[in-house]
Amino acid sequence: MTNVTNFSEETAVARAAGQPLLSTHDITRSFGQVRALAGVSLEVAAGETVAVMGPSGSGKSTLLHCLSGVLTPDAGEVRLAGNTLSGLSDKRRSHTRLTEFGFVFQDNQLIPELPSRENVALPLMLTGSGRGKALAEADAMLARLGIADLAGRRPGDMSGGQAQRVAIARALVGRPKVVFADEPSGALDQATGHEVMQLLTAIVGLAGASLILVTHDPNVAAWCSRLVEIRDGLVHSDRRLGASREATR
Ligand SMILES: Nc1ncnc2c1ncn2[C@@H]1O[C@H](COP(=O)(O)OP(=O)(O)OP(=O)(O)O)[C@@H](O)[C@H]1O
Repeated sequence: MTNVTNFSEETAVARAAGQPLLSTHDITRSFGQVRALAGVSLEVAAGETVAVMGPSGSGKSTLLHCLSGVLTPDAGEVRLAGNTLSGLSDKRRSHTRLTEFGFVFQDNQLIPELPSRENVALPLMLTGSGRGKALAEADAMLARLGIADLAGRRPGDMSGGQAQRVAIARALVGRPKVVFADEPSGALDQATGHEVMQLLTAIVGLAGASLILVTHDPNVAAWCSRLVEIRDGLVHSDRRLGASREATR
């Protein structure tokens, strides 16, 4: 079975040095006249779970995209384990995204034509793993999440909750340092959403990864140990969540 408890060497070094794993320093980002981020500085430690909340249009997605290297800031810097992320070429940033990060979206974004095990294996194949090895690791991850029975099912033949569990397997299969989640339970009913959040936070915790999660729902944010509130492109508040459910998982 895949050992998801192993940290990469860099993460372990960052953790030992008390360095943030992922950080932004005074990042700004505009779209035309719209200033989506107006100077955000944030530090996320290895293994930390951070919920990002804020009104619609406040800059949450733009922040998530800058942190994950999907977008580059206009000014300021994003660093991963002490190294610049925002300063990398597009090619190297894409490679870093594939090898160091996992993504969970509201609408799972699985490839409809592929069965679950191939969807889960895809990130590994994209970074050079052979098909057989990638499929074996996908099977192990599906088993780890208790959904081995879904291995042969295509997204259209599963419930929304099942497909989201497969999407979580895909996000974790490459042993990412950071998992980014954008409203991961937003398309699910409350009970299924609860189960999906339980699974996501448990597997992220076992993997020793950090979680950065954008949500409008305080009940979803409560699964994290820290809440960052964004308003008008700035950090409005940043606090520990005392009643984190991490303690009960
Ligand atoms: N690609 C884009 N082109 C033009 N404007 C954009 C683009 N992306 C974001 N914006 C603008 O930047 C601002 C911040 O958007 P962002 O999507 O980051 O907010 P958000 O807090 O995630 O919103 P929501 O909760 O509605 O998803 C908004 O005014 C938005 O219209």
